[in-house]
Amino acid sequence: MSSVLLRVCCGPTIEDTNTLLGGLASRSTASIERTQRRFKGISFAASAVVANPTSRTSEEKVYEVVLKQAALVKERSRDEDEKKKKKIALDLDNKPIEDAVVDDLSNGGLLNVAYDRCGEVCAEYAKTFYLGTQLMTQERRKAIWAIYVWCRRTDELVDGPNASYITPSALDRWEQRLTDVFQGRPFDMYDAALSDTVTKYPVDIQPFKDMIEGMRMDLRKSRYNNFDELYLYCYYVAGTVALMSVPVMGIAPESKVSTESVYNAALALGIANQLTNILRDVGEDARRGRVYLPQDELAQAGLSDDDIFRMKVTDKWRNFMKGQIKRARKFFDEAEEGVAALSSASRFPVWASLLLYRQILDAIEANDYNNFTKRAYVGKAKKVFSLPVAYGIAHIGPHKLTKLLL
Ligand SMILES: CC(C)=CCC/C(C)=C/CC/C(C)=C/CC/C(C)=C/COP(=O)(O)OP(=O)(O)O
Repeated sequence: MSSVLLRVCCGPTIEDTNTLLGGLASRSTASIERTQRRFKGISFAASAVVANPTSRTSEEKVYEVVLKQAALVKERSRDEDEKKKKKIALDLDNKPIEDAVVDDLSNGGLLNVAYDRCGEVCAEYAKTFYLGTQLMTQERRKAIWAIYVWCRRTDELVDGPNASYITPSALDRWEQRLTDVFQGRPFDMYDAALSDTVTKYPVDIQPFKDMIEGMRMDLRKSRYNNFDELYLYCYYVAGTVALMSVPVMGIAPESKVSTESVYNAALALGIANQLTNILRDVGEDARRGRVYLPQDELAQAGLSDDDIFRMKVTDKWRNFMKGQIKRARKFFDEAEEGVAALSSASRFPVWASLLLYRQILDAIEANDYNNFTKRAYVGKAKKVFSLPVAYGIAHIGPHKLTKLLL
């Protein structure tokens, strides 16, 4: 996973776009309220959790990480305000630069090399993602590269050429190294860039640890009993990326929605992307003996692992897939509510990546739900066409764009 933190090539056909924009326009305050109700429900559930810890769903547990990350952002922005005030006071005092600041400056050259290396990795492994980062400010771009490289390396541990040698204790060592990075003791250049990033932006260590947990899960598990288990996996391997990225992308100062709801929307995009990825790759995963689908829902649809390994598209399969696609789309809908709250430079690449991934679901439908032997992909023309759409939505908003176009 995660070769795309952000992508900028995607795009619907004209008909698709109309449906898409229609969908966007019809989302109203009612749906925002629905989301808010959901948050309230979750916080209520979270307090109930204390009394009975075993009754918590994965969604509730993950939401605690969202709250923690949001609290960290708020705390940091308060600290920043304080620092700004102090800096202004210092400037007015015209005091000499402190030693620590001089040290920072002399290390800057090396740090730049570290960030450049991260950029090279991105350019090499994720060209479109790299292109998307070009739209951000230099500081943010560098930080996103450093996070990307760490995610890529983590993923490579279980998915790369040496994956068969990876043991849980190797993942433990990787986690120890992560702690060192967050404590300012980087092991190599890529770590140094991340270490610098996490001091500059309010990024919590928990999503990083959780991504490693996702890799552990992948080592020991190849079946998911229900959606709750699958949700947790999706959070570990993709929702975490969203929680790591938003502190760097930044929330628009003029945004009126709560920090928690932006993080929740980001989380929804990570989940939606991963669910889509899973639905696209059913055949490929089955060939590796893996089924990332809720077993109870398969059984309810009258299906079993054997049907998947047989790789035949039947009506039962089509019906099952319709339900799975519907659920993934709901997560995309939820994510869309939060994009407008991101800082202006981050909106365009996020919209573009969202449109791209969302359209993979349309492609699965267009393939008559044959995700066993046909790979669903978004064609070049659609990708190119989607850029101005994403740009339009990012800059004038989905509602105004719909009015303009229809
Ligand atoms: C919506 C708001 C408020 C913020 C956006 C926050 C972000 C950036 C969310 C995106 C998180 C993300 C990119 C998760 C990874 C998703 C994923 C399934 C990646 C798949 O990567 P690969 O497996 O390499 O994909 P391909 O196989 O398609 O290349």
